Amino acid sequence: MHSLLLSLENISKSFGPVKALKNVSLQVAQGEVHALIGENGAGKSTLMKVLSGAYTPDSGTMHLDGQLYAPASPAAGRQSGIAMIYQELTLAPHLSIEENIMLGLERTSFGFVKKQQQKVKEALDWLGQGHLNPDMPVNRLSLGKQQLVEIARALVIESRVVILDEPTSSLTAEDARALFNVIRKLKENNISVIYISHFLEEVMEVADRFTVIRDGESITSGNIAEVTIPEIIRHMIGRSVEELYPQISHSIQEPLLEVRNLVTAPYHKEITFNLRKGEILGISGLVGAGRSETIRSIFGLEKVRNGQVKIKSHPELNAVYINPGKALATEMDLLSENRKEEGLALNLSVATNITLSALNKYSKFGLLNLSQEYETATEWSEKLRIKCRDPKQAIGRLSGGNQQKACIARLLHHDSDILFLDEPTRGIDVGSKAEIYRLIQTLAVEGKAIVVVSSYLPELLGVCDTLAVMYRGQMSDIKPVSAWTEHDIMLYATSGTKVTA
Ligand SMILES: Nc1ncnc2c1ncn2[C@@H]1O[C@H](COP(=O)(O)OP(=O)(O)OP(=O)(O)O)[C@@H](O)[C@H]1O
Repeated sequence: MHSLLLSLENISKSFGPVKALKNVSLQVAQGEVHALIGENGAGKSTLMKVLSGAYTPDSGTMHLDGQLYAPASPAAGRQSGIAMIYQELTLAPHLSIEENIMLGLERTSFGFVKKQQQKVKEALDWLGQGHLNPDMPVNRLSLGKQQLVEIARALVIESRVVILDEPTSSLTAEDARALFNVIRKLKENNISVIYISHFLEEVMEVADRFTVIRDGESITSGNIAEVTIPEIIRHMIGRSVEELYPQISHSIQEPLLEVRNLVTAPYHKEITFNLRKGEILGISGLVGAGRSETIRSIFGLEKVRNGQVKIKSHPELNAVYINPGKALATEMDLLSENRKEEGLALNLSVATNITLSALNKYSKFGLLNLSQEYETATEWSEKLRIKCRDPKQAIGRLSGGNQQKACIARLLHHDSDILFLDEPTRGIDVGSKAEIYRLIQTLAVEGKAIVVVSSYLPELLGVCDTLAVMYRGQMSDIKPVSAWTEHDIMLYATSGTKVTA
């Protein structure tokens, strides 16, 4: 290990009765990429909030370069050289690249402004983004580029530690590659990176060392080169995951949903396919290929230019356009990829969030049976291992991955026949992923029809029966998963070209 730069010793932090961190220690060397690994709710974000100055620990100490480090605020943390880059980026969308990079730094004189422009330019050049116009508003940039703007901001203030919290979960493969190159450059310049990710393959590629935390305690640390993914999983969840992609045999039967010549808003391509009872259909493709738009249009959430959607159980609804209320009533359900804005009522309890779309199950004469609602929520929390103190707790207090699990619980509880799952395992740890894959298989056994949209190809190949790939609004033929190779999928996803046998 290079020389020690940062040391967190015996950090504890509680939120009321929840002990989020119990004597956690973490050592980070100068210029290393240190992966912080743990299940949903293990305490990773809380630890990083302590490090960045957003939370004050209840006990424990931190040292930065041998000096006691006790930031009173995130601004103090940044000033000491700790830059936190959250998964949900914190840029001001309408401000320019330059304004965002310099945000919080005082402009005092004209000379300073000149110097500032110079610094912004240097940082962008360094990140290989010299071609970007600093006056462009950041909301015109892709998510990957916006992340680089956040890193540029960290460079300008000469950060020594950059914390990346699940940086690739919404990035295209290309943007993720660019990010890895930047991480390598940061290392070469002796800047340390703390890297949080549930994608263990990525961790193996990018990190030098790792620390695993479980239930708020540090479990082990070591060199990445000396550990395997199954070993990391065992440390994370205290047991091995026997099968990441459990297979439960199920039969595919008659179509439940027929989509004919569907044309969605930004594209002029017609999509036609059947979704059958007991089928798990995966939709692959790059970000922006129209995957989410397609399933959202079928569900009635996006504008449809043309086409027909027929639901077998409701032949009267032979409609071009259905609204989501009708979609719910007609036995379709959608898990949005955007859980904060579309999936959850953050101030309401976990129990209410889970039962929200099926409240009629708990009401009689207009009154809700709360104890029954609570019981059901407890069952689902256990089934999906949702880590919460109590189902009455506000869902906004749960860790990101646990919020996502609650969204899935709601969908399963609503018990529709046709399910659209958009990025169902984003932000979810490996152990829970395996549970969700098992549940998807069980749904197919029960005769549901399921569409899974995902950017994580191994999960589509591991879970689905059939697969289609999208390219610029156009959908490939649907083929059994076994008939696709990764090469064919990428070829179609990047060029819309079919492989000829
Ligand atoms: N502000 C808060 N109030 C109450 N409890 C909280 C708060 N923030 C975090 N917690 C709890 O602390 C524990 C650790 O949460 P944390 O967000 O640190 O987990 P995580 O490891 O980052 O999880 P994920 O991988 O899902 O992002 C969880 O039980 C969570 O519910």
